[in-house]
Amino acid sequence: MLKRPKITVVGSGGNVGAAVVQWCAQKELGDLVLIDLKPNVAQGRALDLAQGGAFAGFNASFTSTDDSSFMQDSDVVVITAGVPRKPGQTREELVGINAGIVKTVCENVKKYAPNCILILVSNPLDAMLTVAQKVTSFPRERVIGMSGVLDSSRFRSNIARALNVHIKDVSAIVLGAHTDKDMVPVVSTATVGGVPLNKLLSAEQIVDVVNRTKRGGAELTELIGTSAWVAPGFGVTAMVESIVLNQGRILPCSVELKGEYGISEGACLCVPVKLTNKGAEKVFEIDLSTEEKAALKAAHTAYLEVRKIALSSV
Ligand SMILES: NC(=O)c1ccc[n+]([C@@H]2O[C@H](COP(=O)([O-])OP(=O)(O)OC[C@H]3O[C@@H](n4cnc5c(N)ncnc54)[C@H](O)[C@@H]3O)[C@@H](O)[C@H]2O)c1
Repeated sequence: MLKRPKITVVGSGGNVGAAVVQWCAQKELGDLVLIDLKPNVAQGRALDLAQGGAFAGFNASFTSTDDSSFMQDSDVVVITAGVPRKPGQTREELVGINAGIVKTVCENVKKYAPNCILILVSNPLDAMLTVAQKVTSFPRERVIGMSGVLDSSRFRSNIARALNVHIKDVSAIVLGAHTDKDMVPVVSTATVGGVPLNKLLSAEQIVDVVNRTKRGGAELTELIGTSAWVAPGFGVTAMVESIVLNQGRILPCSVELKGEYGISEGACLCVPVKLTNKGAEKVFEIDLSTEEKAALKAAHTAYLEVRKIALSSV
């Protein structure tokens, strides 16, 4: 008999986890397991969502618990467990506390779902990926970070707003580190309806769009008082969908680099990858401008600093 994909979200009592569960349920991507230290909250999120199914038109199956063994044999595990940043905080400042949380969760992933594809969301994202790899020993294809999907979505949205055009026609990606300072919005390949971005916006306008993108998460945190969850939830769901439906979408995701872009040392940064039911099946190297190459190098240096702290805390 054909089996529905089993998708576990650890941290699903929280904002991002609940958003992931919501969009995955709406798309009927599989059977959903909600795990959180606060099982009542996860249960409440599941109940609330199940009660919306009648009008939203989905009939998803939920299990909510604080018992990690319920992730047994999951096809995909999403980790959103961890503290979010507060206004004025950087993602990097969360490293000490979230490294410990990610380590604990990954020990359970290794024990109960050793063949799953793991999607990391907790921040600081790229360093958390390294912690997850170290704990699980999964190959790079199966440890993937959600960063570039969200940052690229923000980049596309800012371009669409600056030009007053439909976001669907905007093609633009963000690579590098998932930090305000070291993400790399790639201007050289950005187009709108096939027209290069630099034919549509002035140099000053492009700088403005790039800076707004880099500060996208911080801007939202200042406005809401905690980090965003709607767009992150959409981003994770796009990745889960591409994996469980074997869509083969090429999306910017954080993965371990093995010499691509001249970066080795097991560094995890965001690059374009093909997402299939094997996980990050292929990593693509694209041509970058001189400035973008330098920015990617700086992202690597910044990542190494945070990784050092992350690994020393686990
Ligand atoms: N990668 C990205 O683009 C991106 C975007 C947004 C948020 N984030 C990050 O995602 C994480 C979650 O953000 P949020 O807004 O949902 O936070 P939140 O506080 O709303 O939710 C976090 C949840 O994790 C749970 N939790 C903590 N430790 C756990 C453990 N050991 N096992 C199971 N559950 C545990 C908490 O009980 C809580 O319900 C944060 O680290 C945040 O910085 C990343």
